[in-house]
Amino acid sequence: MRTATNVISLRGATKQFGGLVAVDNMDFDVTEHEVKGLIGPNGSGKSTTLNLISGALTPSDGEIVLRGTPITGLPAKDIARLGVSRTFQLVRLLPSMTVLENVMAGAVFGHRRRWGRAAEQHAMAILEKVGMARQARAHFSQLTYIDTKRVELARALAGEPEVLLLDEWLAGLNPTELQAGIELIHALRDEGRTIILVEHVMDAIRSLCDSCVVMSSGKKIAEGTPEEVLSDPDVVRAYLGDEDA
Ligand SMILES: Nc1ncnc2c1ncn2[C@@H]1O[C@H](COP(=O)(O)OP(=O)(O)OP(=O)(O)O)[C@@H](O)[C@H]1O
Repeated sequence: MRTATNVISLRGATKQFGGLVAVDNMDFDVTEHEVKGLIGPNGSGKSTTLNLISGALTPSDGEIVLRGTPITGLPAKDIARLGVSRTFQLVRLLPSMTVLENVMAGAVFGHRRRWGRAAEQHAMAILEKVGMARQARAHFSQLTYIDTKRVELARALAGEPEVLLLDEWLAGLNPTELQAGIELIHALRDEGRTIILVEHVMDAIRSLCDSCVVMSSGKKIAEGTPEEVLSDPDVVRAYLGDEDA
């Protein structure tokens, strides 16, 4: 029997902010080609968990392993180089650069580095994939909201990451854009990419995720397929009173 290869593993990952334990002893594995959803009520520690994996924050305790290599506490740029790319809740693009230049920056500083012409050709191919090739020479200020999100996704993909972290990538989209956004992530899923996504849009969780980890007050309270976790009484209880319940 073939066993799935772990791309990312968290072992007892913990983050304290003063007296608050924002992430409390988290354990989970993400296997190759898996789309893993990280869900839970507001303030349950999802973004902090992504920040621990990407190196934006250093764990207070525990270990994070990328394909067998401990990455715990490494600087974010080193973790990106080793193969973890992410998008942010609030899009972070460089406004002085064109769409193409922003995506090229992802190719230059990512996992599989490319320079000059090779970076440009690769960036154009990724822009094509996310439906932004025609706006390659545009600046940030000229883009619609969903297009800024597409460009940020392209920047994250341009480094050819081993694992892609999406932090509420679908948040703020109108219903038509949401459909387009879900289709785009579906296409990445169909390419066999390994993805961890933090998301509040349950339709997206149901249609995109192989499995989900549910967090509440920093702790993992459930893990399984979207159907399993969303019918778990503990999960329903954790969400009660939350607008997404
Ligand atoms: N830099 C920080 N300093 C202090 N407390 C923080 C910091 N970042 C997050 N927190 C706190 O840690 C807890 C978890 O926050 P986090 O943003 O990870 O939750 P979340 O599940 O992503 O929430 P949301 O769904 O609202 O984005 C919250 O109580 C939050 O206020």
